[in-house]
Amino acid sequence: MADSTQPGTQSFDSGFPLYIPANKVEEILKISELIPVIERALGNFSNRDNGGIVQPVRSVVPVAKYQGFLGVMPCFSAHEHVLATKLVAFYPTNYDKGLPTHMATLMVFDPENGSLKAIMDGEVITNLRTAAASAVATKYLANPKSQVLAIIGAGHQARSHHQALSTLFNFTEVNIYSRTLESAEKLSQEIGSTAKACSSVEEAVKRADIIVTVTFSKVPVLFAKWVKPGAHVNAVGACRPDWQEIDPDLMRGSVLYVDSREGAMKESGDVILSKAEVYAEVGEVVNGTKEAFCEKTTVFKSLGMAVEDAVSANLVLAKLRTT
Ligand SMILES: NC(=O)C1=CN([C@@H]2O[C@H](COP(=O)(O)OP(=O)(O)OC[C@H]3O[C@@H](n4cnc5c(N)ncnc54)[C@H](O)[C@@H]3O)[C@@H](O)[C@H]2O)C=CC1
Ligand SMILES: O=C([O-])C1=[NH+]CCC1
Repeated sequence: MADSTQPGTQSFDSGFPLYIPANKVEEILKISELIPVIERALGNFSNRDNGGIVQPVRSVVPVAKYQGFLGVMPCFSAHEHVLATKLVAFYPTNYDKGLPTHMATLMVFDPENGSLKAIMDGEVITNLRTAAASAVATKYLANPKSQVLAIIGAGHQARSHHQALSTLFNFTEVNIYSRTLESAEKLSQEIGSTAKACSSVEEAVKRADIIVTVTFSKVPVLFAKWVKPGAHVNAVGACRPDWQEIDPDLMRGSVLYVDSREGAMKESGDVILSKAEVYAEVGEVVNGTKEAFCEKTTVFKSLGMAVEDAVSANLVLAKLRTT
């Protein structure tokens, strides 16, 4: 039974919106439960009019004076009966100031009358649902016998991606490269004996079956010449039309999957600047309407979608109701 004296656990009938802080979201949201929910959401999204999802491409306000951005991400999912919006501020330069680079809040409304039901932390959800989306892509697009994982970047997404992908694969080797050897070593120690901090991207990726790029770089960090044929890449950073994380030759030379075609054409420098052709949305692969070329080199360009946040928030509320 929920304890109404604790923040994040007020009664659903109190008339006030629930407030659910990060520690509560973290306690409730389990990656293994989230992955199938995100898989369903990606499929529904790619069903377009039949999928019951209304989701405009994210609006982003650049705060050029402070090198930051504010993203607004609303979504209604008829199948999940959820109406929500995420507000996410991302300030890449905060990393070097020791401040969080992403600050996010979710508001969940009653779809029947528009009243505000809950306000919850969006940072944990952003970390987990992004990794869950990559896990869905990787499940379909990577060699099922994958054993070697490379992670480029050593922040929040690096950690959540290792957590999510480890639910699907038994990695014998996890190679980490980051801008500082210190941050790669810290993550490597957290992961344990299978992990190794590498001193170059090439060293980290050359044996990798699965590669995750989760940096704030604005220029390519992962080059085609280092990538093993048949590897799968989750390209998760570079969410602005003039930012890149992946070498254009790798973008053009791989089978390219995205979360949303509209989002990729508006926001992804990796897609726009390379002029690589998008083969499919991952949701189309989930729906069985497009092929999963797991024997070829594949790239999943992820930008993040509001529906992923909405269904994650819905899962948090559903689990809160039953505890
Ligand atoms: N596709 C999606 O749905 C989402 C994508 N992201 C993106 O994922 C990336 C990582 O996010 P977090 O792990 O939350 O950030 P974080 O701040 O926790 O970690 C950032 C990492 O990038 C590295 N880095 C920073 N500047 C760099 C540069 N110029 N070159 C190379 N590495 C650099 C840092 O050393 C750190 O390892 C960001 O680009 C972020 O915008 C984040 C949330 C959702
Ligand atoms: O989907 C998301 O929340 C974000 N994508 C890039 C920065 C934040």
